[in-house]
Amino acid sequence: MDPLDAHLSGLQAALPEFRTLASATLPRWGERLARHLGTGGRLLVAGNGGSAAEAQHLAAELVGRLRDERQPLSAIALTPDSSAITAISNDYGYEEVFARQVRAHGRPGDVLILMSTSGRSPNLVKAAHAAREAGVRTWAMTGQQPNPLSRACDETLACPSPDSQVVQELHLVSVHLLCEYVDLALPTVVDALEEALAR
Ligand SMILES: O=C(CO)[C@@H](O)[C@H](O)[C@H](O)[C@H](O)COP(=O)(O)O
Repeated sequence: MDPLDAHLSGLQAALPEFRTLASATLPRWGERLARHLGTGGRLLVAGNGGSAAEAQHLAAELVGRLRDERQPLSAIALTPDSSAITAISNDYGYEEVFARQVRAHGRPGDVLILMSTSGRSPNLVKAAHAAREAGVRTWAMTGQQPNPLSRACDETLACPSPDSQVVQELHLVSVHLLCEYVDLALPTVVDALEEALAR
């Protein structure tokens, strides 16, 4: 089959189930994230390769903005600091590269999003364990379940495709939707906070 037809067929095949899973997950995550980030909390996010780019994309949308003007929100991608990444990998091994940053930056109640097509990257599984020890909530975006990352995290959005490229594309859709749901819930959070402070 032509690559265009094959790729779009794979994407199309995954969409109905993705819609069901995403609608059960992303509005809830967006609302919780708005409550946490809107009251001074922090999001950490990580992934390898293409998912590292998506982790940075998510952080950029939150620190900057998705569409409409709003306050900057605290989101840190654990992937772009080459000095930290090379030092931690060199001194502790690549499997520790995100776990150590989670221990450094994560505070109880924070959220860590881990993005993986296979759900099998050991450095992400270790980051999930470090987060749990630090009281940080863990959400995974993966490909098909079952997978070890999903088992290590509090909640998972498992994108239903056997093709890792399709999974990455659905992760990017999820990143944008998550930001849309954050933006939707944020005004209510900010109003409630201002009301409480005025009392
Ligand atoms: O972007 C791609 C493939 O589309 C690759 O760079 C891919 O992200 C890398 O092989 C990653 O190491 C895969 O890790 P993961 O998604 O299985 O956790």
